[in-house]
Amino acid sequence: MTDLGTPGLDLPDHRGRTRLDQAGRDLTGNPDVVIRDVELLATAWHVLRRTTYDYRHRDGRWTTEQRETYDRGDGATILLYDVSRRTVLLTRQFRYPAYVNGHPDGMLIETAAGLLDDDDPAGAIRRETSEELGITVGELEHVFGVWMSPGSVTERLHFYAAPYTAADRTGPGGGVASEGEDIEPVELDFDDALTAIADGRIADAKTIMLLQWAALTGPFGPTPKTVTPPA
Ligand SMILES: Nc1nc2c(ncn2[C@@H]2O[C@H](COP(=O)(O)OP(=O)(O)O[C@H]3O[C@H](CO)[C@@H](O)[C@H](O)[C@@H]3O)[C@@H](O)[C@H]2O)c(=O)[nH]1
Ligand SMILES: [Mg+2]
Repeated sequence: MTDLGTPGLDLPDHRGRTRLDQAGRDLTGNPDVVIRDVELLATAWHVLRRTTYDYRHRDGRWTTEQRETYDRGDGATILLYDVSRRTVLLTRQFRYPAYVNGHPDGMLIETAAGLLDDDDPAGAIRRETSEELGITVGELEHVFGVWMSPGSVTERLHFYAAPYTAADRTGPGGGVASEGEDIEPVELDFDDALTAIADGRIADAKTIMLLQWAALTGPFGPTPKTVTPPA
């Protein structure tokens, strides 16, 4: 805060954002929730807020609650699969939050994923698939939209799946070097990927969800949907 104002509120923060304390103040969808106040606790790479609201319990009693929310926007992720070769194309990259919380080296195997930024979910996942895996995807299948950590993180993650072949490779992948990304494309046999869930080599929620979807009702399931490659 300065004499001239507060970055993220009435002054642009270092990412040009203002009015970050307005999110949620206009919520009216739930008659048992009345938003009272929104405080901006941190505006760094992403945004941390504390919201005070009145909440009517199931027995009719009203209490005042506070919840902190971490807002990094929404994201999208994709499982790329090749039914004929029975493979999936994943990423491997360093994830500091996992490293600091018990993962032995922080190198996580994941489906390609990224934040939407200013794109719609389908546009964002096409961009991320190209940046991270060097693959230009054709037809996309929307699988589900999920809140991954709804007690504290606002993010909704949009899940997609699409077939890939060697002919879809249009770039090197690897991520955006100027953003510090260093992403290794990893092709796994599908059955090995399922084994990797069981033995802990794959320990990322979105990746496990998409692999299990693929085994249950997706392309490797008992009645796989036929996906026609684009002409
Ligand atoms: N300097 C800096 N850079 C950051 C920070 N946080 C993220 N970045 C940069 O922003 C990039 C974001 O890359 P994306 O590909 O857009 O997102 P992601 O990290 O892969 O996130 C995806 O996966 C997450 C984990 O599963 C998901 O939570 C998220 O929804 C998204 O799908 C990172 O690679 C990194 O370069 C930060 O605190 N500081
Ligand atoms: Mg990413």
